[in-house]
Amino acid sequence: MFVKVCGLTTEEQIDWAVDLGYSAIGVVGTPRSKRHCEHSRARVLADYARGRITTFVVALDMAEVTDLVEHFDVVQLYQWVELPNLAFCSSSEPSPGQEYEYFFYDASAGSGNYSAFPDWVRELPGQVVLAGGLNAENVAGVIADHRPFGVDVSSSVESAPGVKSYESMKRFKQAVRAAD
Ligand SMILES: O=C(O)c1ccccc1NCC(=O)[C@H](O)[C@H](O)COP(=O)(O)O
Repeated sequence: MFVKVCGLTTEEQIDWAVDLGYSAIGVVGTPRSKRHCEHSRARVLADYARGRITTFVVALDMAEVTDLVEHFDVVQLYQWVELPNLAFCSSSEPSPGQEYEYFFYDASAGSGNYSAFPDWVRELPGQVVLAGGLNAENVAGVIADHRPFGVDVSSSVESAPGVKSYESMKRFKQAVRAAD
């Protein structure tokens, strides 16, 4: 199963994600986030991770990360734009014609708040990833109920915004593996 860990801010955290077998990492480029990464630093992290793990740059809209798009594998936005490598995030059903590489059902945007996932996510085409308040305790139930392509986590695997915990990342990854 695809497993992304989001809001990384250091090379060490990238090494942890690779070692623990995560599929992808996210670097948050929007200045509206408490995990905001300066863009010069985001480019360094993208270079560091390239070829080892899939990289996502995360923002609320495209204008916030135009300068970063070419440095990352996937662009994760809470706005639909026509882009071949778009991860489209929403808590509403996408309209026909809104194409994406990934669809993230995400009502959280890094808040750590969990709310039940709607039934319609099971019917969506393509690579559907569930996000929002997932942790090592609830992720198995979510996977069993919705059988998504993947899951994404941030708040529950950190000790402070942008400060990831190796032990928590490990527990989350193990919980996903056990459920998959
Ligand atoms: O992480 C942020 O601060 C953030 C801010 C604005 C837009 C998106 C953001 N994060 C996106 C993610 O992919 C998170 O991993 C996802 O929302 C789940 O977060 P959490 O509920 O904290 O596990």
